[in-house]
Amino acid sequence: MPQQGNTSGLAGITAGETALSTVGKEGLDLTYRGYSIRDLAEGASFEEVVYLLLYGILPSRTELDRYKNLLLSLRDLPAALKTVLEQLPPTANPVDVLRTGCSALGTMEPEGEDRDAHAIANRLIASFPSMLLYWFHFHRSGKRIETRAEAHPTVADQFLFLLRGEAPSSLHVRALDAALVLHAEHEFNASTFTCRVIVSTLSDFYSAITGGIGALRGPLHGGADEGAMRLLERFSTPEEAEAGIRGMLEKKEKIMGFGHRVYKKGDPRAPIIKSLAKQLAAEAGDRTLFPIAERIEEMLLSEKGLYPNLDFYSAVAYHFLGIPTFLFTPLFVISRASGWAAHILEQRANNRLIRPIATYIGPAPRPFPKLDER
Ligand SMILES: CC(=O)SCCNC(=O)CCNC(=O)[C@H](O)C(C)(C)COP(=O)(O)OP(=O)(O)OC[C@H]1O[C@@H](n2cnc3c(N)ncnc32)[C@H](O)[C@@H]1OP(=O)(O)O
Ligand SMILES: O=C([O-])CC(=O)C(=O)O
Repeated sequence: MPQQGNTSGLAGITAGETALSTVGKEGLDLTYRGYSIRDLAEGASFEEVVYLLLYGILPSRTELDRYKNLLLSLRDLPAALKTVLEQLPPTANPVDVLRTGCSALGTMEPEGEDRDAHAIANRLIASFPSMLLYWFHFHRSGKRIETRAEAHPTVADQFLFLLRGEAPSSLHVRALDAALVLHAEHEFNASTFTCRVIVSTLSDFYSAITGGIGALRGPLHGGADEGAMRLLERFSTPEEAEAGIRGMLEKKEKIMGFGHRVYKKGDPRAPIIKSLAKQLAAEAGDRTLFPIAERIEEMLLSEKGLYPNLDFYSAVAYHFLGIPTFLFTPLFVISRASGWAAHILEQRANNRLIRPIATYIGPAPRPFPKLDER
């Protein structure tokens, strides 16, 4: 099919096939393996979604229980990895901590005949929260936390428990669980495409995920949730926000958490995360942050025709879950690791080296001057 329009940044270019999700396909909205994101966010746990992505089917109750137990058994970190985490600076960006943790684990538990891609995917999904919060507490208080948290069987529950050191409410676990579902998979976004490019060279699983983390970190992609929070915190009333955003738009500054490469009429995940954020704000008795966020949303739509993407109200939801802003993007890593893993498996199942070509815009051929002649 001919591809039209401005294709810089590969916009609108079909770069391969996937059976994992539909993003912005007319009449299809966002689905993971055919299931609507609304149904999954409402009715499925993150673990069910990970199973769906990695194994291709929704688990039965018995399969799900077995899978949750498997993930639980993979939460502990090797001693050598704890040492690595302890050696990282307390000032490190926590996304870099996960990137380094992933790469380091790849040297300790490399991919090979006795450790296949599914095993590594499960290991990383189970141990990313452990790595992050082990590093966090060690550098905050010198405490070497136990990461297994047996009494907290899901990733959402374990994450909130390890962060706070006390059992989270069921509303909080459910909200984080749904947020993880919403962040799990999104077709050929920049970080997923990075993973696919890396494994297309027949490189290993850890290298692909490490690269994916690097791509997700940027503020135009997964890092936008932290940018959105820092923006929201600058204002104390909706009126102040309106004036501030107007000024930013006049200066042609980007508003983090708005716009999307594919969804030009709204991100289908945004209303779902917005409704969770609203519930959490109400529970916290908030009368400030949520109204500020809504005013910014109204303004961006009327002034620029821009809609919030997943990151904008994720920031609000995470804030009311008591998650520090610098842990927002690491949470995205924890969830998206499932989508990356599924794409790595899919790429490998029908691999061809990904290697596009460029339009050359450099100088015409010219004589080469020797060093002394320059
Ligand atoms: C989970 C995710 O990764 S979702 C994305 C998270 N990223 C963000 O929220 C960062 C802010 N948003 C953006 O930078 C962009 O909307 C992107 C990177 C997401 C998409 O970029 P593109 O598809 O290249 O959009 P593009 O740059 O063509 O935008 C079209 C116009 O809208 C403007 N625009 C797009 N997003 C924004 C924004 N957030 N704030 C202000 N203006 C914006 C652009 O400046 C451009 O204006 P112009 O035509 O006057 O130059
Ligand atoms: O698809 C994209 O370009 C970015 C995005 O929303 C995601 O990765 O969830």
